[in-house]
Amino acid sequence: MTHNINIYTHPSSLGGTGLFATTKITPGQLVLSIPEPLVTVPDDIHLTECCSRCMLWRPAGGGTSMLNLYEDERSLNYCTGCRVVKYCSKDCQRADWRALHKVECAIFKKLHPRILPGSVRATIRMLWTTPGEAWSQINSLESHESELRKTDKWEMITLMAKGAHGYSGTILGEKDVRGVYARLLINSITLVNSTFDPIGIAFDPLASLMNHSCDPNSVMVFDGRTVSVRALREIAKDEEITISYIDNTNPTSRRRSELQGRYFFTCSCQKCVSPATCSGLKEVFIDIPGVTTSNLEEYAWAAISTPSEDVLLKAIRALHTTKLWPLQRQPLPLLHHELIHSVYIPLSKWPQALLHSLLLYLYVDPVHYPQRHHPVRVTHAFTLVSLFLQVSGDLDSLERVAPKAKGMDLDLGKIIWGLLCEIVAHVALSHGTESTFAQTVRRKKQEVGEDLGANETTGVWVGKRINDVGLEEELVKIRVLVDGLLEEMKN
Ligand SMILES: C[S@@+](CC[C@H](N)C(=O)[O-])C[C@H]1O[C@@H](n2cnc3c(N)ncnc32)[C@H](O)[C@@H]1O
Repeated sequence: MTHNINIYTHPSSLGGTGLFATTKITPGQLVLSIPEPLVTVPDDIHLTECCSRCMLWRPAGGGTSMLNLYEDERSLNYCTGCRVVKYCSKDCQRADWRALHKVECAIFKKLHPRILPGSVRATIRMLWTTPGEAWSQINSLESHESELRKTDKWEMITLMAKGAHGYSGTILGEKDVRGVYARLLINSITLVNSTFDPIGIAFDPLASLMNHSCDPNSVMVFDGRTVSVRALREIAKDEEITISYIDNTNPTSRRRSELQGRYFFTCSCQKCVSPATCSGLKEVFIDIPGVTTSNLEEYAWAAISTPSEDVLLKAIRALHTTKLWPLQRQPLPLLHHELIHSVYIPLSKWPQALLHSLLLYLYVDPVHYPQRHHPVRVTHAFTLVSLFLQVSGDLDSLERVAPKAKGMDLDLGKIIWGLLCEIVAHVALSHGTESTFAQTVRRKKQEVGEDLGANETTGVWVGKRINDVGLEEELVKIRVLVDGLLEEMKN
């Protein structure tokens, strides 16, 4: 089932078939919405943290929910049959049982405590739930089987497809199932939560037709299992709809190898054809054994997968020490992001999380996501508000981490209210007015408005229009704190 389709399919100059605009589409407008993609499954890590039907995400121990991003009371319960998948409600459990789980449950139970990998679970779902008429559409999608055969992935693909073939009991032959598995690998979409962290795998034959650009005109947003595609900028009638398959904030060489390695093509978008150059780094002393200017980048990328404050800070400091590593060049922003989300927030180190988030908000996001309504930028701004709210009751804690905050007379109420006004102004275009995220944002604004309104000093901001709040002048002050952090990191 699809909604608001402003698109048609047509051969693409980029490769194979693509989706094109039937009419002019304005920035933030919905291009396409698929409430029920053909397949959605939680990935292996998130199998116990997601409802297997609606993909509601409930991280173990709270995770970023400590930021009050997810306010409803629903919790997840195991399917009592297999004790492998979880659901948020009886309705979700019943719907999933009818759709497929009645068959899956016995297999999962037999294998327990082992679980089938997400790609195999997704293939089995595809084999069971795809309506007959959709197969021609799926079979016409790129599978890159001949290229895959030449890679070291082929052995694993053969093994996984064999598993999917055996467990599904399909009437298709093993070779055909391998074709389905290969198409899933090339055409599946990473399902993300509302903070854009990957939590699952989604596949839908229509959404899969979108080709890639590192400078895309659209972006994909998930609300549970609903996939929406929204315009980042104006799209002309008959222009091809493009999204980015990968993190397009990465440097060109990394994007190239990711696209070639996973999707077997070389992107020829403007960003790839005339890449921004990064001048060579001068030899500087890096106080980490074995790390020199020439292997610094590799060292920093490797640090991302180690969620330890010590490792991440060491890598961040090493990049800053060069004094020539642009703040926006990956992996520096990613390291700051990891530090916030994998270390500071889980440890409730709010002032530290706030300072690093401010650094990204002020210096990185406007460059990585130039559109104010870019969903990642809006989501980051909301995380920032949540961190300000955590710190607002204990300004001393901020002063301990950022001594320059002393005597600054910061008006956190003004900043929180200003940011919330800004987010509410953009959320309709970034996520859609009726999205769960937009509802959470509006609820938070109302709650904060009531709190601020009850206080004589802070109450003055409530009711003011966004341009009259004075957010900018307060951000100028707070920029000094971020500059202090940067100075400290460089020395
Ligand atoms: C998800 S599919 C997109 C739909 C595809 N065009 C089709 O007809 O099946 C991904 C594949 O499309 C092709 N593709 C996507 N974006 C491309 C681009 N910018 N340049 C060249 N080929 C692209 C590649 O073959 C890639 O593996």
